[in-house]
Formats: sequence, structure tokens, C-alpha cells
Amino acid sequence: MNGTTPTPVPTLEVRHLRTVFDTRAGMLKAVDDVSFTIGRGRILGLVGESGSGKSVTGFSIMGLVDPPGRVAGGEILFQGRDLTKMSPRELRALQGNRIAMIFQDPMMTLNPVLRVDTQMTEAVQAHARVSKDAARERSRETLAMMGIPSPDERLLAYPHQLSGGMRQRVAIAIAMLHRPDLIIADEPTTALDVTIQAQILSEVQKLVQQQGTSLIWITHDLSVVAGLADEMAVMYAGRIVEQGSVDAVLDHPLHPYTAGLIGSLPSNNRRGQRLHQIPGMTPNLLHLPEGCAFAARCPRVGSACAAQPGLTEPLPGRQVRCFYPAVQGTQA
Ligand SMILES: Nc1ncnc2c1ncn2[C@@H]1O[C@H](COP(=O)(O)OP(=O)(O)OP(=O)(O)O)[C@@H](O)[C@H]1O
Repeated sequence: MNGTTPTPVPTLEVRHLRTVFDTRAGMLKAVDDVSFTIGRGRILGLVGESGSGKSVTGFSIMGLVDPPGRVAGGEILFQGRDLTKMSPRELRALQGNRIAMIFQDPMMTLNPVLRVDTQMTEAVQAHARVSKDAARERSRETLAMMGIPSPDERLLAYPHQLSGGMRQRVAIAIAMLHRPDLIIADEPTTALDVTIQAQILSEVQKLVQQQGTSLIWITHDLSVVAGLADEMAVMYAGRIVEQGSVDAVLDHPLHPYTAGLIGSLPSNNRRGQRLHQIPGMTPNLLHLPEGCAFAARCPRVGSACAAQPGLTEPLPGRQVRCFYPAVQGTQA
């Protein structure tokens, strides 16, 4: 090695992100000290129970947090440039172009009163100076890339004439129109049946590999992350409690919360046995305990947990926020 090869700038580097909502009952810390990095063409699964801060993390990156919410701290570096310091105009130029978002409800993207071709050609022309015919051709190609049969017919349809799965495919195709560098997908397949979900996941996976797109896939479903992502980050009460490569985390979870999530997957429960669930409730983000937010539900709780655990790296490439991680020799 000559030491001159520059390290590639990651597509996205989120550093110590804090997003809060100023509510009447007080300041709610929806995202607290969240950091992660995504390289080009990599897929990060962001998992956690409802209310853990996954969507707010995605919205923060997209610049879509509205009052009473606000990004209260940290940096969001997209290809090295801090999105939190950009003007609304600069952000708009990136959104829908270099960075795109896919929502759980495709109708957040689709306009019910316009045909698919009108919406797609307008979306192309919003960021690229091309003729209507070229925009239509790009739309047709992108629908075909998403595995959509008879794309010419779909282009003539209105959203209500498409099935739920097809509508979501079209919404994903719109996100892919400009071959973005980063896509944030917020549970887009959760409402679909498992077969359609599996098809869409495999199409998205193929597409991001071909294009070198980086993808954040937000989900509460560990099995989706297992099949799709390269890396995963587990959120609990607004914080990342564990992150690492999907294989390493699923094979050997360090945090008791991750272990609990894995234990509650149907495939890990014996037939005839009741589904294992993590006992207790997620804490109220307005009244978080001083110490570890998971302590009240934790099978491994100890005296240290009265304080807030920091993020440590007990194994290479593995980060965990726990005083008693399940590393051999230190397990309580
Ligand atoms: N507009 C808002 N005003 C006040 N609190 C909000 C607002 N939006 C989100 N929150 C709070 O922020 C926290 C994180 O919410 P978020 O939607 O990110 O969770 P999530 O992990 O994506 O869950 P889900 O899967 O249910 O969407 C929650 O406690 C939620 O109530």
C-alpha cells in the first residue's frame, strides 16, 4: 500500500443527530444522539418497535420535520455536505433527485387525479431538462426495471386502477426516476401481502445493486432486514442500541433488546408454544428514566444500568449501548 488512495466519502454520515418535538407536555426527544454511516450501494435496515424514532430519523434526513418538531443537533452529511446547514432551495434541489423517499402509503407520492404517465413525466422534468417524449421513455424504462409488466398500459392508468402492490411499485419507480444516490424507504411493503412484499424487496435489491444506490430501509420486521440489508441499526426509545452487519447481529446479538426481538420472530418459536414477546412496554419519551431506557424490561439488568450507557465497540464493527453486552466472558 502506498497510502495515497483516498478513502471514498460515504453516501451518508449521520453524526449525533437529535430531533425533538416541543409539545405542551414538554420536550419529546424522538431521536437522541443517533449516528450511522452508509457507503455507496449499501443497504441499512433501521429496525425497532413502533415509536422508537425510525420515521423521525428518516424525515430528519429528508428535511421533512415540521414544527413543533426540529432537528436540535448533530450533522447529516450527504456526500460530505451537511444537509442541516443547507438552504431550503439547496435541499429542494437534492430531494426527489439525489435523495428520494418512499412512504408506507404510496398515495403520499401519487396524485389520485393524474394518470401515471403525467405524474412520472412531470417528476422527470422537474429535475432534468428533457423533452416530454424522453421523459416518458425514462418513465417506461423505470417501470420495466421495477418488474412492472406491460409498462405502457400502466402509464395510462390512474392510481385507483392499480392494485396496492402495483401502486407501491409505481411509487418506488418514481423515487428511482433520477437514479438517486440515496433512498429512504419507510415501511413501504408493510401493508402488502408477503408474496408481493418478497417480490418488491427482490426488485429493489436488484435495482440498488445495479445503480449503486444507498438505501435505508425502515421497518419493524426483522425478517425483512435479514433478507434485504447489509447492515442494521436497532433503535429503542430514540437511540440506536446496537448496530453492525446483519449477519453478525442476527447470529450473535449483543444487546438484550436485539436478542428479545430475534427471540420473538415466529421462526424462533417452537410450534405449539406461545409466541415469545419482550415483556413490558416501551417507555414514554416525555418521561425517560435517567439510566438505560430498556432497564425495566431487561433480563440482564444490573446495578450499572441506573446510569445512561454510552455506545461502545466491544467487537470490531459492532456497536452496542449496554453495560452488559453479550460478549463472551462479560455476559451477566
Ligand atoms: N408531530 C409530532 N408531534 C409530537 N410527537 C411526535 C410527532 N411525530 C412523531 N412524534 C413522536 O416521535 C416518536 C418517534 O416517532 P416515529 O414515528 O419516528 O417512530 P417509529 O419508530 O417510526 O414508529 P412507527 O413504526 O409507529 O412509525 C414517537 O414517540 C412519536 O409519538
